[in-house]
Amino acid sequence: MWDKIVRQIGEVTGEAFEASDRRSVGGGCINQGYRLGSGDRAYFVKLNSASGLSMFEAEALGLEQMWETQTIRVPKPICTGVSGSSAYIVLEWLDLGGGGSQVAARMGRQLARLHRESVGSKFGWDRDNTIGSTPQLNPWTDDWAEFWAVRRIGYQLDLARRKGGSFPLGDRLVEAIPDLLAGHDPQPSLVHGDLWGGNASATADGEPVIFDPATYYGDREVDVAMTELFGGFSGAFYQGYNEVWPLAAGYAERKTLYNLYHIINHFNLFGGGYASQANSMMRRLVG
Ligand SMILES: Nc1ncnc2c1ncn2[C@@H]1O[C@H](COP(=O)(O)OP(=O)(O)OP(=O)(O)O)[C@@H](O)[C@H]1O
Repeated sequence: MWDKIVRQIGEVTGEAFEASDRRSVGGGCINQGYRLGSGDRAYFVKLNSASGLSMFEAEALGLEQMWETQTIRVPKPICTGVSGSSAYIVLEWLDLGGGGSQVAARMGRQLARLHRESVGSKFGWDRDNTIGSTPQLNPWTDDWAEFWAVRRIGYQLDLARRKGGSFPLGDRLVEAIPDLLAGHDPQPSLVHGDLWGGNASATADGEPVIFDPATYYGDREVDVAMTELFGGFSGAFYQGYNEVWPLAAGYAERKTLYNLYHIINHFNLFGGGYASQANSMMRRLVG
């Protein structure tokens, strides 16, 4: 299996590669991670079962599109494929682990630049992808409220009910989304889509890095809202963001509607208490 991956790295980089060192690296819960190294060259490889190929292809496309904006550092995708019974994605290796408030402020400014400099004309994306391991549907849509109601909250709610969750205010909430977003007219920005603290770091020399995205064109506020959901981002991050592109009035109210998506998804992935958290968010929004 590794022979094919190593060969493909050589082919796509145009520089023959022989991995003299392969180390398993911990971290993610969905895939197995490895560092493949040789001299001063190194790559980060994630493996999953062969059926995970399209997930890796979507991750590579998202990283490529973010990379092309040259606004915020993401690992450059090298290649994806299937070898033996495993799907793989190869990314440039980054020595992660830096941090501090100056890095946070830079990350905020750079994320705002990603959002501002990628503005497109429709919501959605070139393909469907996944959020965690849940499908995330991205058909191109003109209307943001419709996209959020149908493709995000409505879709997750259907899945959650099929898994036995009870959400008494669910239908009322989905119907209320156009009202909750009335007067808000966001531009479609390329968003990371899964920006919790575990998907943001910095290189050892202090360059902010975001990775493991669930990319699409959406309201930029979805990324900012998610940074607040599980913590890990300091005040300097938000200051930096607002220096470059201040958040619009009403963000604090929309934040709950945007983070509800991730909480219902957490119910779908992990079950348990996330249903009651989703229900209390729904009561705040339409109760
Ligand atoms: N390009 C990279 N170079 C070196 N280390 C990386 C790189 N990308 C990610 N990492 C490290 O590996 C860990 C796992 O990466 P990542 O989140 O992409 O994996 P995953 O299996 O998709 O994760 P999850 O289960 O959270 O979806 C990260 O927390 C990070 O510390």
